[in-house]
Amino acid sequence: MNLQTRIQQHFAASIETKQQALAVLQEPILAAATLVFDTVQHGGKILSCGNGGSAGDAQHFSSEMLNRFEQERRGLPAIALTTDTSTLTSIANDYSYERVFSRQIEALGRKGDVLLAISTSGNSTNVNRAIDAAHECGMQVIALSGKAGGSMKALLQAGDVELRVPADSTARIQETHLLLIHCICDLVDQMLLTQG
Ligand SMILES: O=C(CO)[C@@H](O)[C@H](O)[C@H](O)[C@H](O)COP(=O)(O)O
Ligand SMILES: [Zn+2]
Repeated sequence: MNLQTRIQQHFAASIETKQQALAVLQEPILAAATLVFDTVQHGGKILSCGNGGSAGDAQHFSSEMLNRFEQERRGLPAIALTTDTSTLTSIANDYSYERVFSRQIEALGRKGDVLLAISTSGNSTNVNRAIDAAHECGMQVIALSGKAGGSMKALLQAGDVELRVPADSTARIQETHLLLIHCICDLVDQMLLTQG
């Protein structure tokens, strides 16, 4: 296949995935942004986690909270659980890779905080254990997922928000996750400007 054609196909598929996501995710995006806004307004923080590209997304989100997105505003409390290699390697070494996020939540999570859990498949055990640990602490969860929702779907409880991208390609889901993250950051900025 002509390589130019492949480029065109990637763009077309990404645009189509985002259009399909818009058709089903407007309400949950608003719910997620409202949960983030209410959490920081009440003194809570957002913990975020994911593997691979989703680890990058978790950090992308926390940096836009801690520093800024597009508006001048105060920094907002957020911690990506993917960044401290000493902590990550010691938990993986002493316990298991499955506990790298949940053990941090046991130490840092408080009732009224929120976990942003990111997995395109919904089947990453360390992310799913983080969801269980968050619930144990009385935290609510915003789950960014895709495909059929994986085993993550069944772990979610009332009060959680599931943003499941209706696609099967990991790359297309990740590209849409970043758009969802930017929507949430923008809506939180708007809420802070009008109510904060
Ligand atoms: O970025 C990519 C693929 O685009 C990869 O690094 C990908 O994130 C990794 O394979 C992850 O381990 C996949 O995990 P998940 O999305 O199924 O939870
Ligand atoms: Zn990727």
